[in-house]
Parts: sequence; structure tokens; C-alpha cells
Amino acid sequence: MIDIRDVSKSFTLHNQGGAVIRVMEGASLHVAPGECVALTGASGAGKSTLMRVIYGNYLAASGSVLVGGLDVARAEPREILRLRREVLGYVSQFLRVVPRVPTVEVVAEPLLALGVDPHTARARAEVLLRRLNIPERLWSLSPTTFSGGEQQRVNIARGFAHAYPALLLDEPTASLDAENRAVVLGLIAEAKARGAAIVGIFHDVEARERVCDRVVDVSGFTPVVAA
Ligand SMILES: Nc1ncnc2c1ncn2[C@@H]1O[C@H](COP(=O)(O)OP(=O)(O)OP(=O)(O)O)[C@@H](O)[C@H]1O
Repeated sequence: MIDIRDVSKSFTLHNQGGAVIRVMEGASLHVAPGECVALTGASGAGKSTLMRVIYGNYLAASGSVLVGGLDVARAEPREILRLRREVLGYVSQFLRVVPRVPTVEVVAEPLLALGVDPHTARARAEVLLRRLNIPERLWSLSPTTFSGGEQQRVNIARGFAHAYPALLLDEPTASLDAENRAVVLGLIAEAKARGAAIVGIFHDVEARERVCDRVVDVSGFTPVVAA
């Protein structure tokens, strides 16, 4: 489902004399349907960079990044938008929403974008919000004023609203209490059981051990710098 081959990525800092930072070389990763792979490696090793390359936010300099058969490294912007709508979900650490949109609509939005009828989309959103212990009195309010943990749970509900065949998870259990953490691990396990291919960053080691089948240390993709 996710097949990364020989990817390299560097950044050119145009505002700092054109300094080039080589972050990744020869990165390869295969994630099968139903499999969850955790990216590990020290801070700055390139975990977030690899996630962004898969999502198409960062363009790989070389290699291929196949997600559901589409090479994200070569795809047109409209193909990437379609991929994100239908195939590839991304639960980032922080919720970004348009102000004043009610929580229930924030969660239902990915389904509405797919053409699911509003009643079904809303019902699915409500099931997730209830499961993630967001009090019903908050559903009609914008999540912009919610606590950090509440916002993260709204973000997770939104990320799991559609049954994406592939999912990127950036620290999905950070800042959650034990009960909600268990709910999120349950959602991840269910996504795997229906065949989702998942790549994630899990600093929560226990969570990682519970849901991940494999660990890939991205330090192995760090370019060797000549002395
Ligand atoms: N947009 C960017 N412009 C310039 N350099 C960048 C950019 N994004 C990432 N980098 C560099 O790439 C390297 C890898 O960063 P990345 O955020 O992927 O690491 P990480 O493993 O996710 O770290 P952490 O665990 O601290 O979040 C760092 O040296 C970082 O400075």
C-alpha cells in the first residue's frame, strides 16, 4: 500500500547563503495493508520529514513514493488532493480548523468531501466524538477554544472518520489520559484489522509496542557526511 524506494531529500536554505542540509538518502520502506510501522530515530533524524514526503508536503529529490499506486514524488497537485481525500489520511499532532465551524462538522468534513450524505456523515462523527469522550454539549461549538487534549481527540476523530486505506499518525497518543489513549489504540487496531497501512511516530513506547508490527529507525537513511 505504501512503497517508498530510494528516496532522498535535502533542504536548501536560500535565506542563509544557499546552505544545503542533506536529510535523507536511500530511504526505502514498504508497508503492507493491515500493517503498522513506527518511525524511530533521534530528534532531527528525519521522522517528520519522511512523513511529509509520504503526504506530499515535501517533494522527494529522487526515488519513488508510491501510495495506493500513485507516485507522490511525481504526481500532479490535483492527484495528491484526491489521494488525500480518498486514500491517505494524516492525523497531525495539532488540530487546524476554520474558526466558527462546529466540532461535529469538523469531524464529518472528510466524509462530506467524499460525497457521503450529511446524515450518515454526522452520525459517524457523533459515534467517534462519543467514543473519544468529547462531551455532547461541545459538539456544536468550534474546537478552537478546547483544551489541548480535547483538540487532539477531535483531530483523531476527524482522521478516523473515513476508512482511509493508508494513514499517517504523528504522535496520536501524546497528551491523552489513560482512558482516551486506550480508545485511540483501539481505533488504530480496528483500522489495521480492516486493512489500513499505517506509518506513525510514537514517542509513547508502550503504545508503539501495542499497535506497531515493526520499527524502522530513520537514522539508517541519514546521509554519511565526509569527515
Ligand atoms: N522545512 C525545512 N527546512 C529546512 N530544514 C528542515 C526542514 N524540515 C526539516 N528540516 C531539517 O531536517 C532534519 C530532520 O528534521 P525532522 O523534523 O524530520 O526530524 P525528526 O526526526 O522528526 O525530529 P523530532 O523528533 O525532533 O521531531 C533536521 O535537521 C531539520 O532541521
